[in-house]
Amino acid sequence: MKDLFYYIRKIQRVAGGKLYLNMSMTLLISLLDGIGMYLIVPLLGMIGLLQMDSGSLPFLAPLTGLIHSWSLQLSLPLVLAVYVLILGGQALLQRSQTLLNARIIQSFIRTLRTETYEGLLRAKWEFYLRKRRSDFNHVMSNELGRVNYGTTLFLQMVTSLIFTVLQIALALWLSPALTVMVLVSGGLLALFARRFVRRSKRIGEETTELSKHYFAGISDHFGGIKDIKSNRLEASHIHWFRKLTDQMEHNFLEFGRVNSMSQVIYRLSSVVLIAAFMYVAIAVLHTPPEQLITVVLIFTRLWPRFIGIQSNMEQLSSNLPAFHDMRKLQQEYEAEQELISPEAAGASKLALIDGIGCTHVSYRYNPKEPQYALRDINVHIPANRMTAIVGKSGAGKSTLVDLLMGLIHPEEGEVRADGVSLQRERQLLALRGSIGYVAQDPFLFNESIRYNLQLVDPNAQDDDLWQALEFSASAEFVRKLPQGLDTVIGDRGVRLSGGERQRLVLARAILKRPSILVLDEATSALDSENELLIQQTLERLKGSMTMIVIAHRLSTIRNADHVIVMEQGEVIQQGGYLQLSQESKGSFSKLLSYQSGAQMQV
Ligand SMILES: Nc1ncnc2c1ncn2[C@@H]1O[C@H](COP(=O)(O)OP(=O)(O)OP(=O)(O)O)[C@@H](O)[C@H]1O
Repeated sequence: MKDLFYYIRKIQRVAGGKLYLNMSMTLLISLLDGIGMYLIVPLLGMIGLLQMDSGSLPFLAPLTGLIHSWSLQLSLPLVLAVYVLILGGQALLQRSQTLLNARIIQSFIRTLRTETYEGLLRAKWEFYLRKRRSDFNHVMSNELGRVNYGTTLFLQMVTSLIFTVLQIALALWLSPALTVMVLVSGGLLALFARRFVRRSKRIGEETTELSKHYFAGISDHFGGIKDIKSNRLEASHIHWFRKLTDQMEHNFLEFGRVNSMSQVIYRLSSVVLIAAFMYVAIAVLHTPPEQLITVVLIFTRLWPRFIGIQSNMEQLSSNLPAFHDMRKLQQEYEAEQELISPEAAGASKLALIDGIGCTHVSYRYNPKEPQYALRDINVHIPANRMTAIVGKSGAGKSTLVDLLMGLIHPEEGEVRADGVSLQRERQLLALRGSIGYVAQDPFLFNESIRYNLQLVDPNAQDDDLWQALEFSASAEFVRKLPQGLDTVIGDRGVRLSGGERQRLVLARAILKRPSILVLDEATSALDSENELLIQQTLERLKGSMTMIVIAHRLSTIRNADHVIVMEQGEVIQQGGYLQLSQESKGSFSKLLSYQSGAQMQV
């Protein structure tokens, strides 16, 4: 419940006075509804359906007296006009209230959406290492909708409760004995119906789990669709999907069963109650008919509200787990925000002068487990030189680069850029702003090539774009595309080959004019001819920026000034390319000979 109140306070902050205006409007609408209904009694009296002496009805006594003194030709249209005025006004008010309500809800959901998105984007990289990406999709779409719905339900319930209290007060005034009788029955029924509320909450928890699986599953399956198709795994995935959707259907129907059961109990008891109520009113209390009709009218309006409140409570309970899930995610990313101080936010780019250094750096992905991804690393990446990091798969190359970029922070030791620790937020931001990064699986948006390049420099002109494309050996293939720079490249760039994607991302990195260029396996998808072109590009860039290159293919780093060789999380060799290749017993020369041997066999 405390998660629910957190979001109620939030909607209060977002909507301000509008929220109370909205609730007052709802109350007024309900009140007008009540008055309209109350007017039916003198109407019935007028047409002779009731032999009325309205003296027993509050407010109506003087009114009916007045009406009786007029002729029917005058009083009937008058009362009907008042009736139309009240209910017509109510309808107009209802429309304004619906619009205001939609505005409040929409601004609430927009605030929630933006806050969550921004909070997620500003969370540290380490947060992403621990979380499933599909959980973000799930919270941002499914759970956000449930939170929105739940909040609206809660507000409806509050208004409904206020109105119910008002009607109860009116009914108490008209007939205390009958009202108490109905209230006691309603109270007993609500006590009995608590089990339905609890059951709804349990079903809601299941709904959350199932929809989480659903989101995770579909994002995994469509992400790995090529694997599924090539290995003919469709049948097993379809089986998994059918089973899950079957459980989801069952879960949904289960909620329907609980909800409809409580509704039917309320409805049946209302019938029994009305019968008992009529009996007591007529046979025991001898209630006057006009009073009886008003009270019956009020209760036939009131009882559905009891049913509505009960149903709202069940629906709200089934949505409570979404509130919990959303709040939990928010608390997690709030605790792991980075780059927050305004002073750091204004940090300018870093023109690296000396270089980036690690001293006695150790790192574990999970500090609770004994395995270190990096252990006691001491390296220096000299500024404006090309440094290559090599080693077998799993040696710790990417982890080291993530540390050098300040994406993760060492458990022990320190990383410094130009002698200033990356623990200092301003330095970290400045460094991050100066990096051009090209990953092994480069990320491209399903937009035009121009859009993808201009992401790093929105003011870049066509000439700048072509220059960057030339530099990355991509100009030729872009020129051949049907719309050149305006060609839309497909989801994550799937309409391009792996090598073309890598070269485009390299062009984007160069366009940023970074002082540090990081290539993490960025040439893995290139053929020898294109690899040579990239090699030449890197050669041209040498001296103008600091380059850190991870490469399995050692031919890519032939021109490196400095080579770091890693094995099982440790640096086992470092020095110049030539120097290391000549140390015949060293690991680097072994790596070289493996690769040249493999190439000769090919
Ligand atoms: N997100 C992660 N969570 C837990 N362990 C991880 C994670 N990423 C990497 N590791 C572990 O850290 C170690 C170093 O991994 P890293 O990716 O840095 O190696 P690498 O040399 O870059 O490998 P490759 O050449 O295959 O990319 C490996 O044992 C790996 O299993």
